[in-house]
Amino acid sequence: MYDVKKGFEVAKEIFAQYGVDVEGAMAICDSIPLSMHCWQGDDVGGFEKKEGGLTGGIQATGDYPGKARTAEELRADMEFAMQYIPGVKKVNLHASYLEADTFVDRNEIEPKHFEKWADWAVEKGIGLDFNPTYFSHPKSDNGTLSAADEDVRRFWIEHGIRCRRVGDYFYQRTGKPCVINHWTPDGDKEFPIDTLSPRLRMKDSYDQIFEATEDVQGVVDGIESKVFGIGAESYTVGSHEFCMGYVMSKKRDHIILTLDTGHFHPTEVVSAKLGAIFAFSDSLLLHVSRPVRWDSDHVVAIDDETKTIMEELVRLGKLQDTYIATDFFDASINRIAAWIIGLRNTRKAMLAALLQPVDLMKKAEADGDVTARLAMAQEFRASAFSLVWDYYCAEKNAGVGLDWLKDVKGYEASVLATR
Ligand SMILES: C[C@H](O)[C@H](O)[C@@H](O)C(=O)CO
Ligand SMILES: [Mn+2]
Repeated sequence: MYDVKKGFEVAKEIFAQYGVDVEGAMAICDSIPLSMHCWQGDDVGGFEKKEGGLTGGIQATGDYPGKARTAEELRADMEFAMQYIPGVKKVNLHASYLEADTFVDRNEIEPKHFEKWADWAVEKGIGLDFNPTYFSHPKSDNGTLSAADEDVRRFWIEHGIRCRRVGDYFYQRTGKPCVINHWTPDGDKEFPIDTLSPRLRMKDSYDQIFEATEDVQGVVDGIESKVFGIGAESYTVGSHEFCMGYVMSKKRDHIILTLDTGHFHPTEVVSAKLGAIFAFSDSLLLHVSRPVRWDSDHVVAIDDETKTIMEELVRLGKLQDTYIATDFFDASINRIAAWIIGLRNTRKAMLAALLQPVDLMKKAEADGDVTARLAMAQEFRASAFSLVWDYYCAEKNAGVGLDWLKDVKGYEASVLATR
């Protein structure tokens, strides 16, 4: 192990030349909650007592051994991973991760089915986020909130209503706001003749969900768009235009847009959308993922787009107004390592962005010095941020560099291999 403190002192000197407050950047970075998605731990399986695989046009590929089979195992795995993820964390649950002795259908879920999750979160001092599960169900094959069949649509509206009540329960139990992400897979393999009616039905469904739960407190609702899903390539009811239109037309503080980095055309980037969204909205839910040619939900990388998103949020002064959640599911590698790599990368990109002299860059721009603007932006793409990152991880006891890897291998041999 190298002298982490010495490296940190050198980095501080480097950043001081540009007036960057390194300690301040670390403190901000540490305070921003990252919502850790539970579904990486079991390939989006969930714990409902029912048969049937993953549907909705998403896929977890790979069959790496050791996935969590019960909620207890999942909590243990998440706890293990969390040790190596510095900073404030929340846990993001799907409705399908309920705990009950018998099968509970989606239109019957209640807070009591999530009591053990809430007990655990309270014990750990973390907040809980939530997601209605509008997929992997026989009634989701021909649409959910946009279904033409009124009984089916009613079923899913009831699910949405019940999920907001679970969100209220999480808020009451943890004292921290619950961010609910509403994503529906509704779409068509071919081009429909009538592209409007399903959208009007979905709009009405969301209205009904929110109207029936006006009394709910401490819940923020993200509406997540998508460009396409597998098997629904030609038409998506909840497209970007639909979701953005819905959110903007509602003008309700708790209804915000969710931008998932995997949900756009391959040449479109979320980082380029942020400034425009914040011109009309005070807040946003971000799903950080890594699309490889499609919404493949690879583990978040410390790549250009992740870094650019964080830079943009810092430069806009909107980091604190953005709810940041991870969303990927890779079944081809150790699932705990997937969490650690993905969430560490998300946090690391955030720290790198916070360690930039934004005021100097803004001044160069305001002065019309576009040469200095480019020079500075490029210089800080590859700064000494990793020395600060190592120190931050050491301070938080989260493992420096690859320290965590041998521990994960140990957990794999002693725990995962027995499953
Ligand atoms: C499992 C999640 O609900 C899902 O990943 C959703 O957020 C999404 O992004 C679907 O593509
Ligand atoms: Mn998502």
